[in-house]
Amino acid sequence: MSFLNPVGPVIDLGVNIDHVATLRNARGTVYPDPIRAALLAEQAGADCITLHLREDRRHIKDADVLALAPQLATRMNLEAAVTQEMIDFACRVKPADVCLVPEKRTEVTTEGGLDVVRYHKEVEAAVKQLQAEGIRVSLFIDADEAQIAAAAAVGAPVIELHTGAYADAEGAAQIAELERVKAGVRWGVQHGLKVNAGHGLHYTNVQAIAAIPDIAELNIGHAIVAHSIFAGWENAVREMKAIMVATRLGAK
Ligand SMILES: CC(=O)[C@@H](O)[C@H](O)COP(=O)(O)O
Ligand SMILES: NCC(=O)COP(=O)(O)O
Repeated sequence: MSFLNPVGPVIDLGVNIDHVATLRNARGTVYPDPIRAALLAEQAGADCITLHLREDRRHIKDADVLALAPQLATRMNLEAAVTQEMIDFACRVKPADVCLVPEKRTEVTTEGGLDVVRYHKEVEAAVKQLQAEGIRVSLFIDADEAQIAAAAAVGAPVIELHTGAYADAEGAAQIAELERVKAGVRWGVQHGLKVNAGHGLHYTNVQAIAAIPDIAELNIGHAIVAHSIFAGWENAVREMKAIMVATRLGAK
């Protein structure tokens, strides 16, 4: 729940502004401005602003993060890879939240969750360094019992379940992926974690995820940016938030 949205907490929406920057960078212009998009998104109901500083800087740039940090009325959720460069940068910016994500340089988009089981030591060190600066750490992971247990073991208080497989699937396969997400939420809650979710969610697949009562926040970007071309930016944010809240209240 944010200062601008005192009616919560029902379910929070983190608006991801990465692809506003993608469009800007496509022509090397200064527009559309991701900072303006973030501030307008807050006015339209976003509970936080999510942005992913990729190692290849394909969309968000360091200057975007630095410019946005002091202007937000809600909070920043900075997504970053587990590299020393990214962790040091995040510690300088001190966003409210840092979400640690896996990154492959050649991927079109984030393909899977962070492997916390395999990279236990590295993730634990990153969590410690960020937490020493007062930053809340979230781990972007698959809805897998071992990964969720590892997230709790490294001391992260928050997980974000990767909903990409759910979003990409259809029919029976999608129902199976939804069940996987639901199980992940249960395991997260059992470990005392705040459970968020995101990736690939859009206006007609978000409902089943928003209806899961223990999910605290959904991070959504690409679909909102895409819909804003037809609906306008603030309307696109408002519509998504309204769907999420109506679904959650209806599911209660
Ligand atoms: C981690 C995540 O799901 C988002 O940050 C997403 O990765 C952003 O879009 P791209 O994957 O296209 O950079
Ligand atoms: N962490 C997921 C996110 O921020 C948004 O992903 P998408 O909606 O752009 O796929």
